[in-house]
Amino acid sequence: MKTIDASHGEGGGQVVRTACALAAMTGEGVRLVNMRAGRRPPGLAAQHLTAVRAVAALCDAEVAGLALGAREIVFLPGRIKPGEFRFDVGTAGSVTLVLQALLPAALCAPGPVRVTVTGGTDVRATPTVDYFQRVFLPLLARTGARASLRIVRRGYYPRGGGEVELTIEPCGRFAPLRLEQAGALELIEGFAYCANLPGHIAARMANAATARLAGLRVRIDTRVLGRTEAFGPGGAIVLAARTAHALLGALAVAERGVPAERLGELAADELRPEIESGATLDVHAADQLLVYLARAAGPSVFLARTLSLHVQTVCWLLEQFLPVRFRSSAQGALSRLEVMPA
Ligand SMILES: Nc1ncnc2c1ncn2[C@@H]1O[C@H](COP(=O)(O)OP(=O)(O)OP(=O)(O)O)[C@@H](O)[C@H]1O
Repeated sequence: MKTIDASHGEGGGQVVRTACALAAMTGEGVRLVNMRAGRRPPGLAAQHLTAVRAVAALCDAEVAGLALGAREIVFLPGRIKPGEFRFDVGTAGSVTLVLQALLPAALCAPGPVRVTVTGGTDVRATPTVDYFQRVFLPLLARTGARASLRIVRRGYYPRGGGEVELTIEPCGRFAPLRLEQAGALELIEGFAYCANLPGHIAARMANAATARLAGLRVRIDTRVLGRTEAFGPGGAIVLAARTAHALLGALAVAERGVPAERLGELAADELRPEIESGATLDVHAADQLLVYLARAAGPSVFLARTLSLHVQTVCWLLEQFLPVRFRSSAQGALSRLEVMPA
């Protein structure tokens, strides 16, 4: 069993989620110490606890020390099994981060997995469900992984209560991604949504994003998503830029006191430098895809505006579990990362 100092690098929840996913995938037990040591409050919050429980249920793991606020756990995985699972974060903690923990292992199950997660669907500083569905999953599909997300109900702070259902097909080995250049910009799509707020909020977000990106001289196709049942007021906008070879995402989540127009502009201002830099993965997709690329059938490569601390930390963690090497270099103003599984 290995011991991982979960305060290394970025030192947040992602180290915990990824370490449990890797333990499940490799069958090797892990002791995680100093979990979220630098966060206030430190230790596991509801979202992290649910994520660990979800991976544990999927692989029949024994987990010692698992509790709210825990700073140390021991995770002893069993076999990954297919089937239907249901988890409830219990707060507005992000459902997609629970899926982030579960999905790498679920794709290694010997049969289909269907998982229902209840919690927050559009949470700041996390992938919103629309980013997950329209940016992350399509990128993951390029590795041959097949998973589809159904948004049953949206849920917002403080109650959460949103529900999503992820269906995952078994996947042999992941295909590598060779994202050497973005190529010409072809289309920008936008998806705006709001719940239990005046309907014009979503339209204003979408219109402001469109106006902000007009100078790029490309077709911009933004739309307001149909309303589903939702707990609490909230909303978000996701933008997805398609180039010949890349798909780049950006988002903004509604916040009390921030005008709808400003949210559309914030998302546009996130997306624009991704497009103009020539990146082939946006800064967030980069850290989210690494675990799959590290297990791919050959070397992968991508260009990112910057290798975030999340990326650097996940690379370090992957090296603790897998026979994989990483090589980073500068390509103009971009960072190029090669992922080389043994
Ligand atoms: N704007 C965004 N768009 C897409 N993904 C995002 C965005 N912001 C953050 N993420 C993703 O959300 C994840 C956040 O992980 P992180 O460990 O920081 O969160 P956490 O579990 O809430 O932990 P902590 O509270 O300890 O920081 C990362 O995978 C990151 O790429």
